[in-house]
Amino acid sequence: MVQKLVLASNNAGKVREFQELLAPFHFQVIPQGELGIPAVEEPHHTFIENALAKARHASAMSGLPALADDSGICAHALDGAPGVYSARYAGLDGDNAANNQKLIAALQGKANRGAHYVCALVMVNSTNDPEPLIVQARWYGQIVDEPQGDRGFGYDPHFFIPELGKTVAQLEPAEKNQISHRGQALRELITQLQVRAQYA
Ligand SMILES: O=P(O)(O)OP(=O)(O)OP(=O)(O)OC[C@H]1O[C@@H](n2cnc3c(O)ncnc32)[C@H](O)[C@@H]1O
Ligand SMILES: [Mg+2]
Repeated sequence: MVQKLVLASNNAGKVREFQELLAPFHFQVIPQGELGIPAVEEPHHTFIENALAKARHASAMSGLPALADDSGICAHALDGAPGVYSARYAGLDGDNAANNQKLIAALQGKANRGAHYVCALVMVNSTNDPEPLIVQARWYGQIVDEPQGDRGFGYDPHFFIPELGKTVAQLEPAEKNQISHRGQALRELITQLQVRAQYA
């Protein structure tokens, strides 16, 4: 049976990646924008809490199960900034060019270029689901001054994976999904769903 699932995100890059990642599974993925569901406030200081707020909101508005992603990039020389504020680091929510520019400026003169992407995923069956599925995963790399590549989204042109010798924006979509913070988190979530289904 195909299960309807609202995707509680308005980020086109995320929506594309989830559609690719969820394609092998039995979900009819409905981005919340298609249902006219607006973005919700993200007032919390942890990725998990923001993801839970997004998932609950989308489920409340749609009456359907919902999946939410709260993610970001954490620079180690900046004590984890921009972190949970990655989307609005430069002020305006979703201004990728300004966010990237601010991150590169903040790292000038810093020797430690280590960073990680983090992705928190929350799936709820209903807005008051007492047992949401919750996972969090990380992807480690380096922040480079010069942008390279035109795939992916957000901070990808500046996020370099030493093992691959490429930025994430230079990876094929399938290659990114196989190793990314989002890909890792989603596979863990699917495993939890499969275990639950086994005992249903
Ligand atoms: O809240 P929604 O509607 O899902 O969309 P958003 O873009 O606001 O998403 P977040 O609040 O989770 O903020 C995530 C930020 O981190 C960036 N980010 C997250 N995952 C990324 C990835 O895989 N590649 C590049 N940037 C990423 C993204 O561009 C945003 O600036
Ligand atoms: Mg957001």
